[in-house]
Amino acid sequence: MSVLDEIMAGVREDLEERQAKVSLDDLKAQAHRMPDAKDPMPAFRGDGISIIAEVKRSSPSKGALADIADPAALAGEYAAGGAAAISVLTEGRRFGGSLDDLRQVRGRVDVPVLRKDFIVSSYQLWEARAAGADMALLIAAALEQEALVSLIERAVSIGLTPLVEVHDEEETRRAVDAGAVLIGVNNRNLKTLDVDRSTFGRLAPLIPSNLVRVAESGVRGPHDVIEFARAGADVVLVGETLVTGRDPRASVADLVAAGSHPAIQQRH
Ligand SMILES: O=C(O)c1ccccc1NCC(=O)[C@H](O)[C@H](O)COP(=O)(O)O
Repeated sequence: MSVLDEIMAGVREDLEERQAKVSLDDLKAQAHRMPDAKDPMPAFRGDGISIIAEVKRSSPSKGALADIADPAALAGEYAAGGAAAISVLTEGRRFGGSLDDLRQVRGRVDVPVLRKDFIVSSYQLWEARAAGADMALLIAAALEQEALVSLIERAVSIGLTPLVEVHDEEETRRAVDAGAVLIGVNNRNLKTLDVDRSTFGRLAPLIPSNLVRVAESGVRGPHDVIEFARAGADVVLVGETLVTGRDPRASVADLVAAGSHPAIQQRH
C-alpha cells in the first residue's frame, strides 16, 4: 500500500465518523452563516512572489515537527511577516491537524486561509467553508478526473478557491483540463516522500501562463523562493522551514523580501 493509499484509508474512515455526527444540511447552514470567503487571486497575481505559510505539526516524511500550542498565534506571526495566505493542515492522523486549528486561525488572521487536506467529497468542502476556509486543496493523485472536475466546480460554487495539486506531467494536464486556475506543483514525491526541487521547473511550462502557479514543498529559505520564481512560480508554499525555525515572523518576512527582488520578472 502506498503512503497516499494509507493516508486516504484513514481520511475516509474519519470522514465517515464525522458524517455520522453532523448532517450535510447542518454543515451547509453553518457555512451559510460565515462571512463571504476571501479571494486570494488578486494577491497571488499581484507584485512579487506571494508566500503561503503553513501550520504543520507533523508529517509522514518527518514525524513530529513542532509543538504548536497556539496555531492562531503562529498564523498571526506569519501574517505580520507578510504571508499572503495561511495553509492549515487539517488531517489528524499523520499531520496532527484539525478543523479546530483552522477555526482558530480564521479567527485571528484577515488573509485567506487554505484547508490543506485529502479532500474526496463535497462534504469536506462544506466543512472547510463552515470552519471559515477560503481555499481548499484538491490533490489530483487522489481523485479520478470526473471527481476532480466536480469538486472544482463545487468548491467554486460555495465560494472556495480550489488549489489543485499535481506531481507529474499527467496530473498537470488533468488539472488544466479540469479548469483549475490555481495549480500547485508539489515537489514531494508521494510514493517515496523525497523532495526534488526540480519538479516545479519541469512541470511549470505545462501550466498556461494566465493561470497561477504555486511551488509547494522543500523551501529552505530565500534562495529557494528566488529559484522557484525564476522557474515561473507566482506563489510559494512553505511549511517545515517555518514551523521549525526560531522566528516565524522574520522568516516569512525574509521569504517575502526575496520574492520581491527586482531581478525577478513579474508574470502577471
Ligand atoms: O509533508 C509530508 O511528509 C507529506 C507527505 C505526504 C503527503 C503530503 C505531505 N505534505 C503536505 C505538503 O504538501 C506540505 O506540507 C507542504 O507542501 C509544505 O511542505 P514543506 O515546506 O516541505 O514542509
